[in-house]
Amino acid sequence: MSAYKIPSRLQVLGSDIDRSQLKYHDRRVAVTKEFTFDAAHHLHAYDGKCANLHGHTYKVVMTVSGRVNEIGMVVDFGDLKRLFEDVIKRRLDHQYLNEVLPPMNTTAENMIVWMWEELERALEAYAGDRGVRLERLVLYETPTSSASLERAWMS
Ligand SMILES: Nc1nc2c(c(=O)[nH]1)N=C([C@H](O)[C@H](O)COP(=O)(O)OP(=O)(O)OP(=O)(O)O)CN2
Ligand SMILES: [Zn+2]
Repeated sequence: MSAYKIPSRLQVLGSDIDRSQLKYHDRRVAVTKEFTFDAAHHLHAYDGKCANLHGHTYKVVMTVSGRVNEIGMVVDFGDLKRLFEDVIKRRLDHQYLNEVLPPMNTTAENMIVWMWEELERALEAYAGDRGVRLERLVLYETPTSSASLERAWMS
C-alpha cells in the first residue's frame, strides 16, 4: 500500500502561477466596505427630539469601482479603511458634529454630500489614474434611518 503524500506547500498555494498570469479580466468591478464612527449632534430649525443634543453610532457603506490591477484588486480593502479613517473618521469620531463640520444643519442628507466630496477628492488622489471612483455612499444615522448618494444621481 503506498503511503499518502501531503502535497507540498508550493503546490497547495498554486505558486507556479507567475505574476503575468494573475490578470484574469479587464472588467470594471465594484467593491464595498463598511465603517462606523460615533458622534454627537443636534438639529436646527427642527421641532422634535433631535433638536436636543444626542449621539449616534453612524455607519457608512462605501462602494467604489475600477478596473482590477495586476493582482486582481480594484483597491485593497485595507487601503479603503485607511482612506476612510484619514479623511472622515479622524475628523468626526467622538466629536460634536455641529462644531467640526462646515456650517450646515447636520442631517444625514447634508453630511453625506460633504462626505462624498471629501472621499471623492481623496480617491482621485489615491487611484484616479486607474479609474477608481466613488459609486455609492450610504450613511446610516440609526439602524433604521439612512441617506444615500449614487454617482448616477450626481449633477
Ligand atoms: N430626513 C431626516 N430626518 C431626520 C434626520 C435626518 O438626518 N434626516 N435626523 C433626525 C435625528 O437626528 C435622529 O437621527 C433621529 O432619527 P430617527 O430615525 O427618528 O431615530 P429613532 O431612534 O427615533 O428611530 P426609530 O428606529 O424609529 O426608533 C430626525 N429626522
Ligand atoms: Zn441625530
